Parts: sequence; C-alpha cells; structure tokens
Amino acid sequence: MRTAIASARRVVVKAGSSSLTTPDGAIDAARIDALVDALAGWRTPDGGRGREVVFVSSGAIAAGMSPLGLPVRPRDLAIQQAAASVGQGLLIARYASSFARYGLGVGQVLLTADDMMRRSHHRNARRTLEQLLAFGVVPIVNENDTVATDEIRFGDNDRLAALVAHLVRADALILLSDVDALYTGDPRLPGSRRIEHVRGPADLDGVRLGGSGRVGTGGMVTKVEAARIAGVPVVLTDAASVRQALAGEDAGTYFHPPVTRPSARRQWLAHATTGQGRLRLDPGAVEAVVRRGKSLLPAGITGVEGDFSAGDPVDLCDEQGGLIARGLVNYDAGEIPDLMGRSTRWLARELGPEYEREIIHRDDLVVLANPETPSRSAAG
Ligand SMILES: Nc1ncnc2c1ncn2[C@@H]1O[C@H](COP(=O)(O)OP(=O)(O)O)[C@@H](O)[C@H]1O
Ligand SMILES: N[C@@H](CCC(=O)OP(=O)(O)O)C(=O)O
Repeated sequence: MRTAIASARRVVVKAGSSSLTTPDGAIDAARIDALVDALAGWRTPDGGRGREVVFVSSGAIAAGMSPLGLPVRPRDLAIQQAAASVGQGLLIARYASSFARYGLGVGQVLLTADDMMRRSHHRNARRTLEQLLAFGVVPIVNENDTVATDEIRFGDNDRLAALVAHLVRADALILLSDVDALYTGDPRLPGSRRIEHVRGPADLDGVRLGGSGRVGTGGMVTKVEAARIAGVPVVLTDAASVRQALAGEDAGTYFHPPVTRPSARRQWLAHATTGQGRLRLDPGAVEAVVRRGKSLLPAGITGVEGDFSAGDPVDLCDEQGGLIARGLVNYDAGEIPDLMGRSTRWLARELGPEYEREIIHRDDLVVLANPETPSRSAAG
C-alpha cells in the first residue's frame, strides 16, 4: 500500500490526449465518463466533502481534429491553435455534463507558461483554483493553446501538471497515459518490463524513454521530468487504473517524493521561471552559493549577460558556463558591470548605502546543480 497516496486529501490528476480522444481526433465520451466516475467516486467516498481533485486535461487539439476535418495531428501552430479552440469547448462541455451526473460543477482554467512565471498571474491562478475548490467545483486545467507561441509553450501538459501540483500544494500527482506504467523501453517492443518504483535517478539508468503516440506530444521524457520536479508522490499509469492508483494500490509506476519538500517559492523559482539573463560566478562565489547557502555578492561576479530588470529571475553559471542556480536579482543588468568584483564595503562607501545590498539574497536563490556532477549548460 502506498500510504502517501492513500491518505492524500488533494490530488492533481493529469490525463493525456491519448486517454481522452480517439485516434482519429474526436472526444472519446465513454472513456471520459469512466474517468469522471473514478474521480467523482474518489472525491466523495461517503457523499461527504474533504477530498479535492484538480484535473489537468489535454486533448483540446486532438478533439478539434475531426470537427475540422483534419486527418492527422496538425504541425502548423495556427492550425493547432484553431483545433484547440474548437476542441477545448467540446471537451469542457463533455466534462460539464459528465460531472453533472454526480452533482458536481466544473471550472475551466487555461494557463500559459508565462502565467506560471509571473508572480502576480501565479498568485491569481492560485486564488482562483482555491476558490473553485472551496465551492466544491472541479477545476479543469489546460494550457491556453490559442495564445501560446512555439518558443514559450509547454506543448505537452506533463510539466504544467507538476507546476499545478506546486501551485495548489497538492499531496500527490497522478499522470494518466495510454500505457499502464513506465517500462524499461518502448512497451510495444518485446522484452520491455514494467518499472514499479522510481526512488531516484539511478532507477532510470538504462531506461529508454521514447516519443509519443499518435495524438499525444511529450512521450515518456516529459512525464519522467514532471515526476522529477513534482516534489510529491507521483503515479504514472493509464486511465483504466486510476481507481487503484488513487487508492494507493500497486498500479503503474510509483515515483517516490524527495525526503523534504522544497518551499513553494523555491519550487516556483526552479521550475516555473526561466532566467532572463545570466551572471557568471568565480569559484569562490559558486562555493558560497552552492555549498554554504550564502547570498550572492558583487565581489564574486565576473560577467553579466542579458537585459533584465531588478526583480527578474536570472541564471547563475560557473566559469565553464554550467548552470548552477537561479535567483531573483536586486539590480538591473546595466548596473551590474560597475559593481562586479567590488566588495560591498567599498560599494557602500563610494556609491552610497543602498549599494550594500546583495546582488541576490539567499532567500531568493535556488541551487539547480551540484558542481560535483557535470552541470547543464544554461545556454541551451
Ligand atoms: N519507456 C517507456 N515506457 C512507457 N511508454 C513509453 C516508453 N517509451 C515510449 N513510450 C510511449 O509513450 C507514449 C505515451 O506518451 P504520449 O503519447 O505523449 O502520451 P499522453 O498523450 O498520454 O501524454 C506511449 O504510447 C508509449 O508507447
Ligand atoms: N494543450 C494541448 C496538450 C497537447 C498534448 O498532446 O498533450 P499530452 O497529450 O499531454 O502529451 C491540448 O490540449 O491539445
């Protein structure tokens, strides 16, 4: 028994396009009803309140294919957006009538990656979701496909689901796909075995994470990444197993949570933001920030790139350009060259006491890489 899941009071459940639509691009009403049966049943086991579900639903583009006469999933962004516009309305209408069978209302919440990054939008989204839950309504979240451009899109909803789990401080995340678990390789190939538990990156050594099916987008790579960043227990399985998954039974693949859950602010900084510029640090500053949890001072900075403003998230890199941390910067990009390499005492004496402040305060910093392991390049 997975007790952390069985005792969860608030869960985020994400279903991929392949679980909600037919391969030719139409809503699969029977499967949606079956999924809603399971979610409504879990939510009100004894007709009472107290368990809450936030449902992240993909499938807008896929559901718009057949009505628009599109034989295959479109690649062109404008056609995808038109399909999403048609399909999203149909999906929500279907959820509304399906949940109505249980006397439950639904609320549509469409979000972009930019909404997750901007603190004020993020706060508003959280308030709305909390209010919907307080009304006993089931929020149904999707990416706002009609305004998302290729560069900033989530594309798949796996990462969005993990960010929504952060946003509502969910107890668990359930990812539903058209495969019942993560396998050691593409499950369509002979010899692939189900992985029951993932406790850390070592459990994924040698696992081949393939691409998506006919109507989905991210494949397994984005699901494993979502499980890595969720910060809570995650189950990856198929829609037919959602009841067992929510009951904490042995279904699909169970991703164990980290020993300590990061603060909401650090989760937001690490996973919902992108650096608006880069600061290069000397080895002493890397050591202070990564190992000693110190604030970043001007003395340890050797380079600055980008056109950011005070308050923006910026990436911190080591001398090789490897990404080591991200933080909310206290100065505009244009101010930093005059401060770099200087002690705070010198800056306060020469420029005034307001220049004594850190470049990034340690409460606004999150470490992203351990310098003992090769760091990812921040440029990519
Ligand atoms: N190692 C693996 N384990 C499980 N499934 C895999 C693996 N590698 C590739 N896949 C494929 O990933 C697909 C699911 O991804 P995707 O189509 O994006 O789903 P969804 O629409 O549910 O988000 C499955 O159909 C499966 O064939
Ligand atoms: N927002 C998009 C999600 C696209 C998609 O295919 O996602 P997924 O099925 O989760 O891999 C939609 O609703 O069509």
